[in-house]
Amino acid sequence: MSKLLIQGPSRLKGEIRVHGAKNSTLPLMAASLLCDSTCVLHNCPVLSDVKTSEKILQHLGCRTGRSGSDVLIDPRGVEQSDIPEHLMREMRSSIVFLGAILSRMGRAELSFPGGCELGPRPIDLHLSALRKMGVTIQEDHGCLKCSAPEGLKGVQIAFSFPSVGATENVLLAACCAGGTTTITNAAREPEICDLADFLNCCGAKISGAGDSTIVIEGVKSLHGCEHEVIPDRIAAATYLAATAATGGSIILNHVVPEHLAPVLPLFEESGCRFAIHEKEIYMSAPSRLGRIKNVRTMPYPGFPTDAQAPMMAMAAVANGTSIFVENIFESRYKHVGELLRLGANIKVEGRVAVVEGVGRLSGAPVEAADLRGGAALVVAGLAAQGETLVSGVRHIDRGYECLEENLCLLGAQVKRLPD
Ligand SMILES: CC(=O)N[C@H]1[C@@H](OP(=O)(O)OP(=O)(O)OC[C@H]2O[C@@H](n3ccc(=O)[nH]c3=O)[C@H](O)[C@@H]2O)O[C@H](CO)[C@@H](O)[C@@H]1O
Ligand SMILES: C=C(OP(=O)(O)O)C(=O)O
Repeated sequence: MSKLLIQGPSRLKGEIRVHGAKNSTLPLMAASLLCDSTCVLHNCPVLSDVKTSEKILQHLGCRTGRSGSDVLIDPRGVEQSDIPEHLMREMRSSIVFLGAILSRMGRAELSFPGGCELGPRPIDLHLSALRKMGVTIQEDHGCLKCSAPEGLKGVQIAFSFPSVGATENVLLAACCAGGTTTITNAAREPEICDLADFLNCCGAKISGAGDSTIVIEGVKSLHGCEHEVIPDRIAAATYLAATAATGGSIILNHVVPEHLAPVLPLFEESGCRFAIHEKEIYMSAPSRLGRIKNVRTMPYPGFPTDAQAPMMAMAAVANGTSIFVENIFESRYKHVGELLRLGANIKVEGRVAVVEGVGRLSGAPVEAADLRGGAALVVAGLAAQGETLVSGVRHIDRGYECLEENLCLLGAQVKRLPD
């Protein structure tokens, strides 16, 4: 297992291009299964999860190819309807293939998905919505045998929580279903809009994506298209947090500033200054950050849970007390114990973390237990005095393309140590 060796502290300074969004690319790859001709996705990041999605598509019978950041998917040869368990376990997004496979094949066989361990991550909302659409699902020791012998039918779906993955699964299942599907309390994340934009470009009839009510009129078939994946707002927020924690300045290229609207005010609150021009954000941080009073994770357009851990690493070196409340996942504070090893002062009680900023962190060996928690350890290591050795890097590699190269471009001293 490779490790990241960080020699801190650094003051990050420079310019980077933000890669395409992992959480858009994966459902878009699943969506290509619905098409009867080739799809080209531009701006796909090189990440282990994207590789896993390619393996799933190939297993199902697609031809896939990559050239730079373009991924080409030819779904014409699809003849399988199952996903092997080891691929299901690799990532959470493997579950959004369910809606797409059912739509294409009328049946699907897979198991419960993996992904970051953030407390219980049930898929009850996905399954009950699909059952309502006419799918018979047999659950047996974590295996799911699904079939829709009469085809999928458009229905009214009211989610009790705006689940991102369940909204994506219903979008995928509903595009070519018989009749109209209406989702209320749908997730509103930018990645949902990206998926709907792609599907509409392929001939689907989806309206309302980005609002709580989405209406999908079933169509007979979809054709392939070319589509550019939106920039990764969580990677962008992570680079901003690393820059702020080190008192640096950064230009982020190729971002959608609007997607970062829930996080930018917190950087401003801590004393960072911004200049925003079209797809570019310039931020400069003070040499000592001020505290962020409250960070409450919420569904979009609230503060994203995926940015909570990197932001906490930044708050750990701010002047004053910051309070975090994690409302989306039950157990998303696994980074806290590791931040304590670096000298942070953080107390957790249930869903609340109280972060007393300290003047300086100091380097230590730490272990990433999940993707964003791992990114938080990198942020903290950049601000810490001395050597920080981060293990569990495979979690981080699920979500950040060329992380150490980008950080080195910004002036950090980060090295990947091979196995
Ligand atoms: C690959 C991907 O896009 N992952 C993102 C997606 O995950 P994911 O799609 O898994 O997140 P959801 O929005 O579905 O989950 C949010 C909450 O709803 C609960 N829930 C969800 C589904 C369900 O059937 N039953 C249920 O109870 C979950 O346990 C969790 O507490 O959105 C999360 C919330 O923004 C992000 O942190 C993840 O990075
Ligand atoms: C939690 C995440 O990913 P996943 O849902 O794939 O575990 C994430 O991207 O932060």
